Amino acid sequence: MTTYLIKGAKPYGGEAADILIKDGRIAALGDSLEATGAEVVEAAGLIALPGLVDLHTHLREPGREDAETVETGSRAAALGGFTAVHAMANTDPVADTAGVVEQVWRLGQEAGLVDVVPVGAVTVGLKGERLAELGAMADSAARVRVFSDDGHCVADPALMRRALEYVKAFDGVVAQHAEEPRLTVGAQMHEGERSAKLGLTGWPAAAEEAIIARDVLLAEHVGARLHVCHVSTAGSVEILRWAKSRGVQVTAEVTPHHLLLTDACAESYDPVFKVNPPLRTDADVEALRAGLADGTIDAVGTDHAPHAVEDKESEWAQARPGMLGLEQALAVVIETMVEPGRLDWAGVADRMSVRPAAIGRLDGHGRPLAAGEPANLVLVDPAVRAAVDPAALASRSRNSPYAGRELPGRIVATFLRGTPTVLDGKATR
Ligand SMILES: NC(=O)N[C@@H](CC(=O)O)C(=O)O
Ligand SMILES: [Zn+2]
Ligand SMILES: [Zn+2]
Repeated sequence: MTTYLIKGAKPYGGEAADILIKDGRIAALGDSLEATGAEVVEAAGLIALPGLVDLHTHLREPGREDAETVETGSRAAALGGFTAVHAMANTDPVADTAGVVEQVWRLGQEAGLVDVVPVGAVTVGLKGERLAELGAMADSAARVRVFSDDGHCVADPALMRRALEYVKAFDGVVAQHAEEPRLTVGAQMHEGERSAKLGLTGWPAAAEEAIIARDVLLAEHVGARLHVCHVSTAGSVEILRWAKSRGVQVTAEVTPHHLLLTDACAESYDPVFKVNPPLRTDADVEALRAGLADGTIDAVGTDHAPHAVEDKESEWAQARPGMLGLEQALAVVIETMVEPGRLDWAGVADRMSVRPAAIGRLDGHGRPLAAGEPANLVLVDPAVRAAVDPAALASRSRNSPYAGRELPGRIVATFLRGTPTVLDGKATR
């Protein structure tokens, strides 16, 4: 294995230091390190952070390899500074058996760009009728700890309760896509003044908040871990704050797009802005930023949702919901949280690496930048601003909501257990 000497990077944005990477680990971190034979990475001005961890990625394999594969999504992740991603279960076939999660896990290891951690479905076929083989997925080579029917809500409260009880046995967590389906029939965008004006069926905030309120009560009652996917409303943040103050074991994530964009984007009728849950109001965006800053929201989860051109470039009502996120996630967090002074770099490391790794119970990720730790890390240049060019993305899909938008932060290098997956801003494989 090549030894790397990173010169003059700023760990967590602090004092510049050298980082020596050897045999997959951080061998030393300090001033003026030297190592004969090491490959030198000049990193003056760059911020060093632990490798990012995503709790919410759609890789589309098996089933929609035309939109994304484990390999192309892994490359997008590495280029975004990630060293681990949780692959959502809404594939075809659904990841609801040990066989499918082991296949996804193995494909991730073969691609070798990030650790692909499969999420297991909560119910068979995501149908919300009976529990999938949660224990077999947990015991499989994929060691599944996060279970989600994402794309669908586990709407039946009795089934949700049983899932929460079941995953306690192996320290798992149920990640809920909080959407009361009876309140979102035909929904196209956030329900409010703009949906009325545009004549599009609304997706009310209450459809999300009602499920979160119900689920935190269930999690409290059975003493289990609940995670809330893509929180999008101010009311949801309030409910989470209340639940945490009661000691409920609940965690939550916010997507980069919900931190930056609003329902005003729908006025273009460009389906690239159609997503579940929908883009909300300025007041919601503000509450989400505040919730992420004070830790009520634990993590940023990308909800990277690649879609093929024919599923996205159609009329708004026909288009699939979802947008890309992996390659611009850190950029959006810098723009919305770091530059306005709401989160420092240690805070970014906490919300994008430490806490998501802890929620997923991942070994070797979300670890501090310190001697002896696994060398999972990212180097980012916060000074570079560039316009996003969808054609230049590594994802197989092109549905980026940031096309043409200037964003800060260039990912210069990513290391996975001491091996660079990105160097000079380019994927190494
Ligand atoms: N976010 C989305 O709009 N779409 C996701 C599903 C989901 O996250 O609910 C997808 O799989 O495309
Ligand atoms: Zn979802
Ligand atoms: Zn999703």
